[in-house]
Amino acid sequence: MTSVEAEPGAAKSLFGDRIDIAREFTKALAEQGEERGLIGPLELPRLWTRHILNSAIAAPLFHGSAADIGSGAGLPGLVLAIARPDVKWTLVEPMERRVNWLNEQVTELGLDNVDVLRSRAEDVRTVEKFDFVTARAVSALRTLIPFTAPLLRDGGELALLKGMNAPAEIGAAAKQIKKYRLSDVRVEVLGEGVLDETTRVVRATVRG
Ligand SMILES: C[S@@+](CC[C@H](N)C(=O)[O-])C[C@H]1O[C@@H](n2cnc3c(N)ncnc32)[C@H](O)[C@@H]1O
Repeated sequence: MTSVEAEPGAAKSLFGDRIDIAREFTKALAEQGEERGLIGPLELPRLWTRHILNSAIAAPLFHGSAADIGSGAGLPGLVLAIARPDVKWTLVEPMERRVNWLNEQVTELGLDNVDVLRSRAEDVRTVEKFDFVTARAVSALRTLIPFTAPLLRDGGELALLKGMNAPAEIGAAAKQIKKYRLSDVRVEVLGEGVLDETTRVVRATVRG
């Protein structure tokens, strides 16, 4: 069973006075996630440390409006929306049962800074483009860029949560980086000295 008491210092600094909301979300996901096909059984013991805290560590990167593409169980988007109530979040997810889960959680947790959009990223048509787009465990960078970069305003930023092979993914995406006018492409390691496991974020800015 997952422990929402692990790494208490880091958790408190990431969520502040919203830590109880983060714990409530984690408990709901731990209780229902496997049955509803949201999270694999092997992930349950490390739900808090590997999934919740490793999503929340990116919270300081965002401001204004942000979209999470392929939000699934709410990682990282719902966790970031808990940690950053001052940011307007749009969670984009095509699968109905995952969208139902996300909508339920938004209501249960009383989050008023989240819209859930049932859509594939490439079909999203919003009036206003986003300041930030994030995604986690959706696809390799070279396939992710073509459906995330067009959702950004000029000067907007990608902040994509990636694994250890982030530098190699950047190398393999050279064509897409050029085509979608991404600049300042870099990998940032978050959580060093704070979390047991660090998080890698590929960041880039879109120039019109
Ligand atoms: C492996 S899951 C990852 C979910 C979550 N981001 C996480 O880290 O646990 C990939 C998610 O991306 C969604 N997805 C796949 N293709 C997509 C697309 N074209 N646009 C938006 N979401 C997509 C899937 O429905 C699924 O929920």
